[in-house]
Amino acid sequence: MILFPKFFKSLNYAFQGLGMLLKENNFRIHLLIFGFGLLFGWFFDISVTEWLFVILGNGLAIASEGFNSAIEAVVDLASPDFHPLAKKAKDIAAGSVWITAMASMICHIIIFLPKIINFVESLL
Ligand SMILES: Nc1ncnc2c1ncn2[C@@H]1O[C@H](COP(=O)(O)OP(=O)(O)OP(=O)(O)O)[C@@H](O)[C@H]1O
Repeated sequence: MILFPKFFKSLNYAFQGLGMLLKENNFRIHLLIFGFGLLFGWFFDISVTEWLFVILGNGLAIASEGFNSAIEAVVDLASPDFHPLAKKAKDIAAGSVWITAMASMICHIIIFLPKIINFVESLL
């Protein structure tokens, strides 16, 4: 049986989580980068495939930042004092965010760099 009230309750909690993430500095930076991706995509009139990479690349980086924040909260709860495993969990989570951010950045470079070069050359 599908319970729609339960689904909407979960959705409400998810939006509460998004509200918490919006207060975080790193999350805001990812959103800003996404904003630039959308702006550049519109300006250079990129193809559907290129839009998919811009949206998926940023979505992956933004979502991994969220997972990172969730892991940090759980680690702080479980281990408020210094512990090598707490350090390991936080550092690996942060490192994983960097992997997604770098992958997204490479996608953006592949898509936008040739277009930026063409645009600059057209101005000269
Ligand atoms: N309980 C702990 N035990 C061991 N090392 C920790 C612990 N808490 C934090 N650290 C170390 O300090 C680093 C920074 O932790 P912190 O919780 O300040 O996260 P942050 O990356 O600054 O994120 P934010 O500013 O969003 O909280 C971690 O990556 C980890 O190396």
